[in-house]
Amino acid sequence: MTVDAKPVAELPDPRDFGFSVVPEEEIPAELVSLVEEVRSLVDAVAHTKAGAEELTAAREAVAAASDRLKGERHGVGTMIQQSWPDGRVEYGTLTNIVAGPTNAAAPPLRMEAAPEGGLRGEAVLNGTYQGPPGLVHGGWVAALLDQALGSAASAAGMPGLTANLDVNYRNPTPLDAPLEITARVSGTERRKVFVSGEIRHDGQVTAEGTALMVRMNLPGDGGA
Ligand SMILES: CCCCCCCCCC(=O)SCCNC(=O)CCNC(=O)[C@H](O)C(C)(C)COP(=O)(O)OP(=O)(O)OC[C@H]1O[C@@H](n2cnc3c(N)ncnc32)[C@H](O)[C@@H]1OP(=O)(O)O
Repeated sequence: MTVDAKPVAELPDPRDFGFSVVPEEEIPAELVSLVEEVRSLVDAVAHTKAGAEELTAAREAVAAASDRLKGERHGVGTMIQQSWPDGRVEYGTLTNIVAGPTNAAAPPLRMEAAPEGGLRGEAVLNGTYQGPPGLVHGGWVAALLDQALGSAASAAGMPGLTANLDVNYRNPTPLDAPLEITARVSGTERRKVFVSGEIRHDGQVTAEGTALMVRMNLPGDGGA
């Protein structure tokens, strides 16, 4: 395989492309705490057996909370800038459905440099990610892999979009259990970045994914 994709020396700053960027350290601790509480709320609502009176009271409380938050908003497309201990700077969308730190619907998944190369992350998906009884929905298994594979390309200096994603479901992926997600770049060809990754539970592979990421066209790279 030709290895001629050009990693960018420095990831492009989304501000240069007109995006708003929020450095992660500027997200208020109170918002992080609120997001955690809402995750817990979504799970509680999904599984409750409460009666009509409790449900009505809860709905009113949630509606009141929602009203309190209807002020100024971050626009769609707002990016988050995350800095890693190894000095790597990463950009993602603030409300990314898999990894967005302010998205209560995200597990969330965070990927860090793995000692063996590539990236590694952990996530626990609760019962609101259920497909078959007790198991993570296959679409969410694919979403975890897509995010991890995209992050691996980005961390290698080649941020891009998924052109193709293949998932093999080897074993059931359990809910409410620690999952390990690993991903790495396996090859490059022009702007094509080939990535592979796995989800494991208790050391056993539950799903494997491979993807083709097409590196974004950057100013000055001639589109190669
Ligand atoms: C820190 C940040 C972490 C971010 C993680 C994010 C993870 C989430 C990732 C996603 O979910 S991305 C969202 C889902 N993907 C999309 O919405 C992409 C939709 N598709 C597109 O926008 C375009 O088709 C795409 C950008 C993928 C490619 O368009 P381009 O015009 O830039 O590329 P072009 O068509 O010139 O193709 C470049 C090369 O890729 C090849 N290619 C493109 N699409 C392909 C495909 N589908 N299958 C196979 N090969 C493909 C194409 O043949 C060519 O190969 P060669 O170099 O050999 O000529």
